[in-house]
Amino acid sequence: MIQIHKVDVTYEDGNKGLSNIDLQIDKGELVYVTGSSGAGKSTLLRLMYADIMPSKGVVKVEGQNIGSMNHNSVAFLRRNVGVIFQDFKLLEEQTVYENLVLPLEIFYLNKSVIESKIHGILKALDIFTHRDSVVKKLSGGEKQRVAVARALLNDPFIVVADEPTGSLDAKNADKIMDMLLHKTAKGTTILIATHDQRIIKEYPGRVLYLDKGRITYDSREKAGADA
Ligand SMILES: Nc1ncnc2c1ncn2[C@@H]1O[C@H](COP(=O)(O)OP(=O)(O)OP(=O)(O)O)[C@@H](O)[C@H]1O
Repeated sequence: MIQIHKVDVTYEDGNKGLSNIDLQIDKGELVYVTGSSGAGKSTLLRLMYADIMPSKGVVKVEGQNIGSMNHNSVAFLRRNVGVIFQDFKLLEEQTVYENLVLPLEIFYLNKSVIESKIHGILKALDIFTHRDSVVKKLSGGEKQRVAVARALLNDPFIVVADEPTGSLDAKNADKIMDMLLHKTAKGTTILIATHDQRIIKEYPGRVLYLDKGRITYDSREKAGADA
């Protein structure tokens, strides 16, 4: 569960990233974060893996207050939150396999477990034929699928994704959404910052609309009000 109480994020230069956010996200929820450019979507996502800290208020992830975490707790949190970055953040000079194996090796998993996890996810995302390709030679859509594979490999309890379908055609976007939905069914919480109205329509979830750092619409509250 994610609990955000009266949170402001103010960047060092005085820019306001988020203002007075109150939000609770339950285990297994699929949440879309929408809003225009600069509305605060990425800022909200970055809070989830303690990449930035609230300037005011409290953010709790699985009961842990990110503002008072020590180094070990932050490291533990980051191992359990899968992040799909807008610009992928892959190691461009390394192969797909190398990009995927590196984060798994730190868990000291047995080699056959690692191989089977990588094999499974590359097949599911239809990029197995690129297993030994150097990342810089892949298309934008292929890189995006590698980024998704890397984020999901460790079975994280939260996945945050910044525009995960941005470079993909509908068929590949669907492949990723099917995989993410499969994860929510197993209790993984998923937050997706997106402008992609098609996936919001086809894969219903909770929708948050941000404007100038504030939540101006939450479909869950609306559903409550309608009831
Ligand atoms: N590192 C930073 N330093 C200063 N200001 C920042 C920083 N990152 C974001 N901001 C500011 O915080 C506000 C929210 O930015 P954020 O990147 O969260 O928006 P966004 O909704 O994700 O935008 P986009 O759709 O363009 O990615 C903007 O006014 C932005 O200029």
